[in-house]
Amino acid sequence: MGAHRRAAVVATTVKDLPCWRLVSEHGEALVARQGAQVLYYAPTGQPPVVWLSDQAEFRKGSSLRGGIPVCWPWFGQFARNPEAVRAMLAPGADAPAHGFARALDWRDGGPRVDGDAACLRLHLDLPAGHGGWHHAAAVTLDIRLDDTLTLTLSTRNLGPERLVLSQALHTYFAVSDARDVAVEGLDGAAYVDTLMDWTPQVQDGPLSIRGETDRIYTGLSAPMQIRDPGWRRTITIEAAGSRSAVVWNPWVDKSLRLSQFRPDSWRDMLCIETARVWDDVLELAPGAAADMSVTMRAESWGA
Ligand SMILES: O=P(O)(O)OC[C@H]1O[C@@H](O)[C@H](O)[C@@H](O)[C@@H]1O
Repeated sequence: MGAHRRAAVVATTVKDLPCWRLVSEHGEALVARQGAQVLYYAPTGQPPVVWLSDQAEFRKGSSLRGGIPVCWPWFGQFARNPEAVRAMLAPGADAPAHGFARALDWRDGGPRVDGDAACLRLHLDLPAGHGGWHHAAAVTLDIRLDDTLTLTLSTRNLGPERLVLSQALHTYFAVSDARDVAVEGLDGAAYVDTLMDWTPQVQDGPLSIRGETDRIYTGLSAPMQIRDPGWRRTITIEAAGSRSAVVWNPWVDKSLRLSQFRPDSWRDMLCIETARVWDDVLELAPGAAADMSVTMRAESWGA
């Protein structure tokens, strides 16, 4: 039984990708060096909290479908970013969706056990930027597994000019059925509906998934919750250093166009992405650094 399992971080390889398995008495997580992507997280005795597609391809150079891709230094379609973010990239340069960090190998900054927590730090060193993004920056992702899973993404501007970027910890949450869950903590929040021509809207009550959903919520300050009656549990999502979040479910038609995704996998997942996007992009003066973090905690409702 995992009840008194000592915390540990174990290096492993899954198909083409070097990974680490984080274990503790509270749960288990799998993290890939590529993209510093958390691939999976399950608390002891519970269904997964972080979902990974069973079609995920452990291939070098492309992000896996599921887990927690790190979107950096821009989120989503580059052309949809504010002008100040777009100005960071040379005209005509390759601009992959969700930025380049999710497909690069990060440097191992040391696995560590801290009491009952299993911890891993990964670095992305960009002394001269990457591709057409000519900016020096140091990026760190700290992953801590104890009775919660916490990710902290830190960016330091090492260059002589102001840095402006958008970013997200793009968490695919596992749910019993996306149609049955309620997302709480958004009531009254402003959002942009990217499927309704990016028009501004205001959330009324909890969010239920009733079709393809792709929204950017802004001005957030309270934790969000996924209430899941099928698995009789609540996942609490607490963000810091972020006031925006993206909620995404591809539903039926878009699922058919997604890579590494079964046609009906939209029922099994719901992305709630801790972000700095839209009117919440990150601006860093030369030498400055900023953290954005997310903590996820799953609580069963009991018998
Ligand atoms: O397929 P990708 O590049 O991983 O993106 C998945 C989704 O990521 C979400 O964050 C976006 O809001 C969606 O529009 C997008 O489809």
